Parts: sequence; structure tokens; C-alpha cells
Amino acid sequence: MTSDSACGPVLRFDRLVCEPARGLRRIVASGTVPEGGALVLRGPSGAGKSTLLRALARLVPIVSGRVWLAGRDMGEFSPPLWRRLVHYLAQRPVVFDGSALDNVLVPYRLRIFKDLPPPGRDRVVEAMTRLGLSDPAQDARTLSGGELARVALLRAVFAGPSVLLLDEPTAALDADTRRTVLQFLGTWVKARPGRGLVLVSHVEEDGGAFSPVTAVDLHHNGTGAAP
Ligand SMILES: Nc1ncnc2c1ncn2[C@@H]1O[C@H](COP(=O)(O)OP(=O)(O)OP(=O)(O)O)[C@@H](O)[C@H]1O
Repeated sequence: MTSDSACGPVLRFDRLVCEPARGLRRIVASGTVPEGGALVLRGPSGAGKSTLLRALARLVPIVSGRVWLAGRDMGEFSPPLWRRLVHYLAQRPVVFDGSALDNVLVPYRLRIFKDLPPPGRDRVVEAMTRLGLSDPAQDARTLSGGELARVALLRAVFAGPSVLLLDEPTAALDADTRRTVLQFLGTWVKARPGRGLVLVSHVEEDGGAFSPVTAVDLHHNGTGAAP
């Protein structure tokens, strides 16, 4: 896996020490998310990949270490603003009542982002179509696992993040759909300056969809390092 630092880092974490819940085994890692590209988080099951992602989103306790977004320390942001800009997408998608389209727009329907104008319906439907979601009106509770994963991904994308933290976003997808999703993310991350991705993936080729790309290997003992 190559590393290319031609662009500056969007997100950087240095000797970040976090724990899944207070008092549990700690995870220690440092890494850099390149602008317009991705950091791929690798490691065996239980090594702490999801925990590290959740720590970067300020969803689990950070014991020590530092995190910067576009050069600004995490502490300079309120937690809600940070979580919007550094947006975590869980491994198991959450489904709400309503259609597939309603589900993409949930944060706006619930008025979580009061200061952000909702994206136009046409833009959302166009993105859904690009991801192979051909019926925006379909009841979300009838969507397959792979369709729901793509709905959840679009919900995250339309929340307006700078950095998307994606926990195995291609796990429920067949090879063709996986390529479509990776291509979509590759376009998204380059569409505006200041964007980056962090991706947990067990699929070696997933990282190859992005350039520049960096990696962190988390080990069984919870320590992580760039290879
Ligand atoms: N809330 C929690 N309470 C107790 N233990 C937890 C909690 N969350 C995670 N753990 C434990 O912390 C360790 C790291 O979990 P984590 O989900 O971060 O691993 P992972 O590398 O993402 O694994 P996988 O590849 O299987 O998803 C695991 O041993 C897990 O059982």
C-alpha cells in the first residue's frame, strides 16, 4: 500500500489512546488522512478498528493523544459540530420508518442540522440512482442489507461531512456493487477540497480505489502503526 503526502492531511491523530468503554483494554494508534484520499484501517477482528473510528468521531472515551481536523485541534470544536464534520457510519445500518428517500434525509427531517439547508430531492434521487437504488419510494424496512447499507452511506454523505468514517461499508455488497460504491466515494472525496475518508476494510483491494491512500495496521494487542 502506498502513501502519498502531496496534499496536506485532512485529519491527523497522534498517539491517540482510546477504549471501547471506560476501563476496558486500550487502543493506541497514530495516522494521517490525506486530502482527497483515504486512510485504510486494517487488522484482525477485535483489534479495535471500530473503537478507533468511534473515538475519532468522539463517540467513545479518548484517554490521551491529539486529533486535528484541517490543522485545528479537536478541542476547538463543539462535540456536535465535530460529529457532523467527522461523520461516523456504523457497521450495522440504522433504519427509520418511511421510504428509502426519507431515510437518506432523516437528519433533516428530524431537524438535527437546523443550520444546513436540505439537499434538493433531485440531487438525492440522482445519487441514489448512481448507487443502484432505483426506487426512492420503497419502504425502507423492505430494503435488503446491501440496499440499506447504501441508503445509510448516502445519509452520511448528505450530512455534509469533511471526513467520513466508514466501518466496513462494502461488507454487505456483491463485487459489482462494491466497485460502484468505491467509485462513488472516490468521486465524493475529490469533489471538494478538504475532504477525506477513513475506511475499515478486510478487502485488500478496497484501498486501491483511492489515491492518495495511507494505512494503519491495528494489532491484536490494540496498538496501531502505519506500515
Ligand atoms: N461497549 C463495549 N463493551 C465491552 N467491550 C467492548 C465494547 N465495544 C467493543 N468492545 C471490545 O473491544 C474490542 C475491540 O472491538 P472493536 O469492535 O473495536 O474491534 P474491531 O477491530 O472493529 O473488530 P471487528 O473486525 O470484528 O469488527 C473487542 O474485544 C470488543 O469485544
